[in-house]
Amino acid sequence: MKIAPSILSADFAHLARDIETVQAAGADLLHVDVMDGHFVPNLTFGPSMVAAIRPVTSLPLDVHLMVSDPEAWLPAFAKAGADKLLIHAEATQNLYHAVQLAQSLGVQAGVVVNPGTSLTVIEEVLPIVDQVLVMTVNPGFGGQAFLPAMADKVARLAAMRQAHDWHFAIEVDGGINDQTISSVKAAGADIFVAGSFVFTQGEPEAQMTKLRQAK
Ligand SMILES: O=C(CO)[C@@H](O)[C@H](O)COP(=O)(O)O
Ligand SMILES: [Co+2]
Repeated sequence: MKIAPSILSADFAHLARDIETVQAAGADLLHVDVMDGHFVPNLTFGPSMVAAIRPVTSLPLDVHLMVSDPEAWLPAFAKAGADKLLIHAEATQNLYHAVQLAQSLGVQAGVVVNPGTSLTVIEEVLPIVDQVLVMTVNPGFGGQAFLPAMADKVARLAAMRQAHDWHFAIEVDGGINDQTISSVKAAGADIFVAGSFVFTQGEPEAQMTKLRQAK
């Protein structure tokens, strides 16, 4: 299993310190929540934030694009140093093209589905994507409650992956803690994003250990 702390819940006044803390504590990736105030009702980081973080850490940057018109932003985030660009299926008219564009920029491409979006919407891109992010909350804010019904969605996606011998990673994001992680882990998720649980509910190292040890 891989743990991707979300810097949305870090202390923005001490961001480099918090990133170094989770890297030293064994984080596998760093999750960066980009919100444009249009696709979701919140505003966070742009490419310049990714560029600022890049020299601070050797962790892969897992950039979650909660933006309208993601194709327009892919080149800037790739240039800024993103390792993975995660594109919402709901945000583009041509998901296949957006995935191809991201990969042509030399980064890994992932697709994201909101809780209300069916897996059938992403079926045609599954053979070419590097990652699928199943949202386990409605996107826009940290600290929301996990939606238990999403575990079944992860299980169905993992079954499709196995049936077709596809190789994308399955990531879950939203409301992940040492209790809620169990159902999505059992369902086949590989990467677990956690924001508030890692940064605001205890020492990050101890919190990440709890996630790893959860049954
Ligand atoms: O994409 C999002 C929210 O839209 C997430 O990445 C959150 O940042 C996760 O925060 P927690 O639910 O773990 O507090
Ligand atoms: Co996210």
